Amino acid sequence: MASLGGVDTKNLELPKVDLSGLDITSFNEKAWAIVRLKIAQALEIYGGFEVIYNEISPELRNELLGVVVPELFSMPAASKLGDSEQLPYHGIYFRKPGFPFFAVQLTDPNDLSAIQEYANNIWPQGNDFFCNTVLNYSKHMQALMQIIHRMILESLGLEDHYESHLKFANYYKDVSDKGKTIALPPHKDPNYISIVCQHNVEGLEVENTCDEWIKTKPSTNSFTVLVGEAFKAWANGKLYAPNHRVKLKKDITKRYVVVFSTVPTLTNDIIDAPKELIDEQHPLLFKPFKYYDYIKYRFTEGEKDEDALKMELQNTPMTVQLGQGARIQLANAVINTGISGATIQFGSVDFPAVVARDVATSAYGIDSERPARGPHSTETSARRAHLSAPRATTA
Ligand SMILES: O=C(O)CCC(=O)C(=O)O
Ligand SMILES: [Fe+2]
Repeated sequence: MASLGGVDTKNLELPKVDLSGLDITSFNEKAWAIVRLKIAQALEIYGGFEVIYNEISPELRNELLGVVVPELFSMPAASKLGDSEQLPYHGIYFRKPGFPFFAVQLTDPNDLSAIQEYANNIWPQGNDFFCNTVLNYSKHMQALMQIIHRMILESLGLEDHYESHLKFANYYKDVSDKGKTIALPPHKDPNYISIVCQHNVEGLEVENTCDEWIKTKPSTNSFTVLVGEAFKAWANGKLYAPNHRVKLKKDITKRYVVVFSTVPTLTNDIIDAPKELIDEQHPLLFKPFKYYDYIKYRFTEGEKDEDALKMELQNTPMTVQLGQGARIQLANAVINTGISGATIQFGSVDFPAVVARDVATSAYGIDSERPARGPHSTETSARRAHLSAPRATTA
């Protein structure tokens, strides 16, 4: 099944999980355990799944994505709002280089007064239909999200960690660039979980662990659930955060999407894996980091990085056995040895190192003793590592 470089796959589908009839109080029921297992299996290979959730009616979906959101984007005031510079992904409105879409974000979609305040910026006379539709949709999404979060935590054996600092966000996207087939380049979401609601126009594709691109085929009662990088880091790598992209047919000129996501609260945003998930076999993979620092990093230099989260790679001890004249390329480091010395290059920074002249296999220990720094710090490119060069030995 494995393939190189990401293969378009016509027949594969994301696993479907039906949550109708379940709510957050059903966790003792047999049906709950069956669904939980399905979700765990789906996450392992796809990092996501298609969820069927009948609580959100096709009518409500149409009111939101067929009426309210297009109207929102048609309002000149909408594009004048917000400041994405302040906190990326948090501006009310943002446009992002390389990502050809407009987005409007509502960070308190479950709070009527916050929605009203937001609406008043766009419609000074108010807009009850907008407010009620957004609130109605968000309340259902929140209920769905809570079930999904709880099930995932249970699968990790961590139901006690049911997050109290989760925050919900909604954002609406307008992909209107004519003729662009890749409407959204491959990326991983930064947050815990995203639930993507497409409407009439499909296009979202998800890359599974075998590098196959799966086209999503949502119906009027289903949504695409995706694990994001924050959840993956928090789960010490036990969850897979999939790459995904949006590809549109040539003649598509309008596509609206709403993404409901869970993110850490602004005041409690440290992503720190729980100790239950760390042991000798599973050492800590990511140093604790501040989510919003990571977000800022992603919006700046980190987006150039294929996998921004790897910048947070923990100090997993690494030993490299080198012979003379060896050149080993690691994910982030290149080690070149010569007869009398070596350079070890991390990003754009070079470290000189001494090479054991007569030892065919000398060991380079790479470890990091300094405290974690924010992923956006300039030191990141030097990978916060102390390189202990081997002592020269005598012949
Ligand atoms: O437009 C979509 O279907 C997906 C949106 C998405 O992946 C994102 O906004 O991060
Ligand atoms: Fe995404």
